[in-house]
Amino acid sequence: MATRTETLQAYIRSARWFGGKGRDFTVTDVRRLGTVPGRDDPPVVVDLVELTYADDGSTDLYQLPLVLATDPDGGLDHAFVGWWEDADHGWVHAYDAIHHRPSMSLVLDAFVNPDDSSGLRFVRVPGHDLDLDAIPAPFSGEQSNSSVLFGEDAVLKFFRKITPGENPDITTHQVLTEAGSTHVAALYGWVETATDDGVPLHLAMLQQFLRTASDGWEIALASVRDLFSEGDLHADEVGGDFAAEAARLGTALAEVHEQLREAFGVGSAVAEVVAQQMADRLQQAIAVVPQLEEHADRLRGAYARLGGLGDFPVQRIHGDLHLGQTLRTIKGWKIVDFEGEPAKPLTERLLPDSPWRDVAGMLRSFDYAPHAVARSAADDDPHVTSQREHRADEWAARNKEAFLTAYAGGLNSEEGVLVAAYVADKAVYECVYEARNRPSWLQIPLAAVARIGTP
Ligand SMILES: Nc1ncnc2c1ncn2[C@@H]1O[C@H](COP(=O)(O)OP(=O)(O)O)[C@@H](O)[C@H]1O
Ligand SMILES: O=P(O)(O)O[C@H]1O[C@H](CO)[C@@H](O[C@H]2O[C@H](CO)[C@@H](O)[C@H](O)[C@H]2O)[C@H](O)[C@H]1O
Repeated sequence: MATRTETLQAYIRSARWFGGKGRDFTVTDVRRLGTVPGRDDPPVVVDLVELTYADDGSTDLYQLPLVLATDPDGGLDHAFVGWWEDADHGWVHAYDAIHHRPSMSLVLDAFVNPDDSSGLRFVRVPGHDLDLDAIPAPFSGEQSNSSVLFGEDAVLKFFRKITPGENPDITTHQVLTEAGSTHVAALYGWVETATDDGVPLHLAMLQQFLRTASDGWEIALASVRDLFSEGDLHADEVGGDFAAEAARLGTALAEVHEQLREAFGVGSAVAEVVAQQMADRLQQAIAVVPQLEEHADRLRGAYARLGGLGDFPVQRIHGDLHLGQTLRTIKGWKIVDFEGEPAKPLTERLLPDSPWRDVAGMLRSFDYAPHAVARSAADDDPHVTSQREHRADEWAARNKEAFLTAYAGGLNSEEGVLVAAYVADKAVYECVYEARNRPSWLQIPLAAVARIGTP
């Protein structure tokens, strides 16, 4: 029979939220963080699993909310984690609690009836009456974390990979909620505990469910499809033109950045240091995507121009902004997921950064959307393909322009240099991301890299 360690290894390796895909690891520690208060049978526990990677000996921590049942539950087969002897509860059938409605209702209830002796601290932000009767349902999207919807009232996101210290998704939402931002889902609360040294471990975030939301990426794709179906028309002539939405997104981002500046303050970065970091990142990226080598000089040129700027302002930002992090509701655009780039260590994600990084993320997304549709709609007729590529560029240019104008008006020369460097840095990041996660999409950021610095 497999041990608990072997069972957990196999489970985590196949979980879609596991970020270390393809890397060999062993489970080197399992620690009980606490038990959700309010019910003992079956208990809902939160375990923290430490993984140690074989390649470099580094470790990661992953959170497992588990319901420990005495008997097997056939209705939960899809969420079965394993069968083992638990130190506190004896022989148990462990299931991922995210998929167990009564367990998720218990978690919601704990926000209203907290009990800190459970080892878990349920913190509630005043101003919203939670609907405790709402039916919980796991969110079905492809995610790096695990979210549960409570009817149309709230969303609870369990962070899977846990890094000791403040989670910017929670703290940024907290500040924007307190500032009355209309561009984020309001924060309703969070779950936390602490390490033995008193460092916080942020485990989950409860926030407003955005009822009427449509994903910005999907809306953009629909607009591009509309354009492609009208071969003779330009982007501004078809019904699905996205430019007015792109402009609203620019305005929304400017307002969010302004509120973040007011709440977290503004610092300053030394351009030379940032330029060197980008150059280092390029060097590491070339090791993963050797095709970047032929564009390296032009990329370095963009970083060198940035390096010549002296100091520039930095602040709390989103950090990984793209169309898939935006939601269109009847009350305007909302921005979600302020966790920053998933691959970066938390300490780096918390550092103030240039708002132009977020702008660059959106500009890259306006390039991705039409080229993603173009590649999925490749045609045998080379004229059709080249016509679509032309239209794709036109769509990207039109929406970038609308977004940028609404965000900043015209760009001065320093801003132009900043945007160009951050766009280059993001495209390099994307090449690595695609090579690791969606190799068939690698051509999209590579083509963008090939255009950088060319007249
Ligand atoms: N408050 C919300 N209301 C409705 N849908 C949301 C909300 N927050 C996120 N979503 C949807 O869930 C998806 C995943 O959320 P996200 O915060 O990006 O999770 P992850 O950190 O797992 O990537 C988003 O792309 C969005 O479509
Ligand atoms: O949403 P995440 O925080 O997990 O971000 C990662 O995955 C994104 C893909 O889902 C990736 O975004 C890239 O692809 C998008 C289209 O799927 C495109 O709109 C973005 O512009 C492009 O960067 C993101 O980079 C990565 O961090």
